[in-house]
Order: sequence, then structure tokens, then C-alpha cells
Amino acid sequence: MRDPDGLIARAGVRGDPNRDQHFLVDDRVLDRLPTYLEEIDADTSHLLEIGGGTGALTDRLLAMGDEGDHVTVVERDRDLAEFLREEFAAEIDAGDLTVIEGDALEVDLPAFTASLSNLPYGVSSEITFRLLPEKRSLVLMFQREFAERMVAEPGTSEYGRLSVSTQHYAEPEIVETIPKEAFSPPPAVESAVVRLRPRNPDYEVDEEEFFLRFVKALFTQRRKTIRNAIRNTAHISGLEAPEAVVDAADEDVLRKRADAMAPTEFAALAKLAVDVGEPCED
Ligand SMILES: C[S@@+](CC[C@H](N)C(=O)[O-])C[C@H]1O[C@@H](n2cnc3c(N)ncnc32)[C@H](O)[C@@H]1O
Repeated sequence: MRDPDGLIARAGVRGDPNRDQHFLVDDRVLDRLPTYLEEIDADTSHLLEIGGGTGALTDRLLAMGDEGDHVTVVERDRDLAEFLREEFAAEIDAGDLTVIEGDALEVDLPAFTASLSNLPYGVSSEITFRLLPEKRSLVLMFQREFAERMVAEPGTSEYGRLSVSTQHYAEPEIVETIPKEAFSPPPAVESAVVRLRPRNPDYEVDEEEFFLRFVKALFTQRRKTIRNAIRNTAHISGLEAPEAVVDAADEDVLRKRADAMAPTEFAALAKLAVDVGEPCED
């Protein structure tokens, strides 16, 4: 395996925290990351890495592959993308690796089967919600506090819109927390690795876009009852007839607060809102 410090030296760069550049330099962490996909027998025939940096993780991903498998890495920084193309020239020539230079929020993503990435934290939420609808196994690194909100259960202070929308697409679990010293330069806060296994929710949501917008709206008033939150947030949820939803919903639900509502309860309420609340198109 390539030595992470050697890669940084060859690239001749220092990670720039203002550009979300914190390179993994702890070999033990780098060695463990692929095992989180292997443990669940994920399909690793086309691995996607967002934010390749100097390639320490890219190298591990290439080592996971069998004959014919492929790795695609997306890197926004022009110098780092150039370095990756030079460092991994043999793998690119052999057809095992593609380097896409560009912003992971904008480039066309390939038909990947799983992703393992140490995400740029400034855009980790946007990238995650680009990947989740693809319903693939994901092992992603986040700021620890963000990871804890993703996996939070109803009734806890961390539970919120992020928990419901994440758990709508996947079963998330924190598989490891990582100290700052594992990175160069060290980030300001601790990190956590989250494994996300795609799931079909045990509830039905006919209109996914409305569901996510409705959840977002209700959590803007997390200290209010659902009754008042439905009434006060029609400008966000887009409900033309919020009062009809209040009239049709169960009193038990209306008395709750958003942070006590399980995803299933949100889904049932969203379905009712679609049926009677006249949600507008966008
Ligand atoms: C936290 S570093 C991880 C680097 C490397 N994978 C590692 O673990 O050492 C994140 C990388 O994402 C890149 N990056 C930042 N914003 C990006 C974006 N919007 N799209 C693609 N890459 C981005 C940074 O240049 C940096 O190399």
C-alpha cells in the first residue's frame, strides 16, 4: 500500500482547511475503512470516492477490486486531480481507475455500486443527499456531531430533519469515531464513519419530494405541537389547505412535537396531507 505521508510529499501540497482538505494519514484507519463495506457483502465492482485528495484512500479502494472492477474518484482541486492522474497513471491505463476533475455537486456521477469517501465536510450534507437516492451501500466520513444527528432516534435532542431524511433512504450506523490526529492537517472537530445500508422504508410515501419538504417544514417549529406547526409552516410545506389536514389528523399526532415523531408517523401524516391538504407542485 502507498504510504499516506509519502503521497502528500510527492504531491507537494499542504491540505488547505478552507478547501475542506484534511488528508487521512493513519494507516490503521485507512486499512479498516474497506472492511466496513466487506462486512455487509456490498457490491464493490464500481466504487465511487468523493474527494480523492492525494489518493491514500483511492489506493485502498483499488486494492479491494477483483479483475474487471472499477474505481471512480471525483476531485475538485485542479492540482490534486493532476497529481492523482500522474500517481495512478498505471491504474488509469489499465482501465481500473477514472479520475473526474470537478465539483461532486455538479459533475455527472457514474453508475457506482458503493461509495467509500472521506467527504469534504463543507458540502457533506449536499453530497450525501445526492448519493442516498441512488440506494447503494455507502461508507462516509463526517464531522462527528453531524453523524450523530444522522443516526439519532426520536425523542433525543439530536433527532431532527437530518435523521428523518437520512433514515428514509438508509439504515445508518456509526461504525467508528476518528480522532483529529488521524488527519493532516487535523480538523477542528472529531470525525465519525457512518455506514448507510439502503432500505425500503416500512412505510409508503407516494410523493417523496413533498414528504421531505413537509418534514423540513415541521422541524422549523420543533417546539410547537404538530397542530400549530402544520398551520404555521404552510409557506414552507406548500400546503394550500393546512386546516383540512389538522381537521383530518388524529388528535394523538396533533398533540405531539416533531422531535417525538417517528419516520413512520411523519409518513402517515404526509400521506394525509397529500390527500386533503392540497400541496402545490413545488
Ligand atoms: C477531507 S479531504 C479527503 C481526501 C482523501 N480522500 C483522504 O482521505 O485523504 C476532501 C477532499 O475533497 C476535495 N473537495 C472539496 N470540495 C469538493 C467538491 N465539492 N467536490 C469534489 N471534491 C471536493 C478536497 O480538495 C479534498 O481533497
